[in-house]
Amino acid sequence: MSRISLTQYLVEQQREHGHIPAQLRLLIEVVARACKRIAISVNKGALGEVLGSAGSENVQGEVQKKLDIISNEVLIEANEWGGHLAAMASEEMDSIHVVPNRYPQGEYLLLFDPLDGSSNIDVNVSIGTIFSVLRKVNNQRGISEEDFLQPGKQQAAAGYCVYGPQTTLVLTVGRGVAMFTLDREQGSWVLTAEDVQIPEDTKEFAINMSNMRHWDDPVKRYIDECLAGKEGPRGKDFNMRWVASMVADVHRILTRGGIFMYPWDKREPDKPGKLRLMYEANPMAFLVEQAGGMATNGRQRVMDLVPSKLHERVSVVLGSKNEVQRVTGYHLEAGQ
Ligand SMILES: O=P(O)(O)OC[C@H]1O[C@](O)(COP(=O)(O)O)[C@@H](O)[C@@H]1O
Ligand SMILES: [Mg+2]
Ligand SMILES: [Mg+2]
Repeated sequence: MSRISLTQYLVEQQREHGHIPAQLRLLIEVVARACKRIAISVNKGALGEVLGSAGSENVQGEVQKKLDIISNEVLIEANEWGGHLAAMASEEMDSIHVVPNRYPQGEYLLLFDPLDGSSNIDVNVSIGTIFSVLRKVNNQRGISEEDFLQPGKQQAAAGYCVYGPQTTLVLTVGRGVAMFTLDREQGSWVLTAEDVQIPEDTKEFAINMSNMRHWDDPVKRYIDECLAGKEGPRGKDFNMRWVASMVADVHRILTRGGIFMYPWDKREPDKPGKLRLMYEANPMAFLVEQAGGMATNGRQRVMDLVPSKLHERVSVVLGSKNEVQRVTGYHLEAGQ
């Protein structure tokens, strides 16, 4: 079997199909290289200085793990001098990082959750890196945070790398979804799945059930109906999975279908949700839609939302189309 590398795949997307410009191809290659370096740190575990807390907090008041900071640095350092970017934004940084003048400037903006699933680092469960690429729209002035506040439908590319039993990079440039598995001996990303499709129906849901008492009625109704199984209105038994790393939960859904929800809840009513629109929801929504699935905040398509701030939070319902439609319908019926 002939093996297609990430580079070959991207060159084909650029030269033969004209789907992406050279600058975007090179940018994605730099991100993929950074993910390889992060994978090496992840794999060191207790043998390296990578486990445990860093003793600091990010802008969202979350305690940072050492690996959150290491991954953030790896991504900044790798991308800074690549010449494809104007600026970067990260879950772990208060404000945007403009590419310094001493480096060549590019026309793209890169956003990332450098390490997703931080609570799973020390317990050796799958974690990942999520990224999103936007174009710099305004070229008349210097770069500012405002340039990043674009709806997800304007993403030029998005993807994630999951550091699990296998290290897998999942990518979309707006022409379907492709998966690449890291061949550690060769040090290369090998194309292992193309035209990924999420089944429209599913019998598997992912939600943090411990928050049940705080949910809104439409979410409660949907989960209650799933739990009622064969004897209930759905007439079938459902299974539940919750890894607590969005990358791993979404990876399962891209692989075998399912629905993932992190809804608004009553604990902090002013907070739209736990997950971040720009670093988590948008890139995952782009991938899921490209694989034939659907992603909403319970009412609207995630990728239509216009962010008003960089670290904006959002409620997320994504995965198999018919289930996401059902949950969204329940919200709309309830007038919420
Ligand atoms: O702790 P909970 O409620 O299970 O939340 C898990 C969710 O939080 C996240 O870990 C947030 O990501 P970070 O680790 O990047 O903060 C998601 O990946 C995951 O879906
Ligand atoms: Mg995250
Ligand atoms: Mg994170």
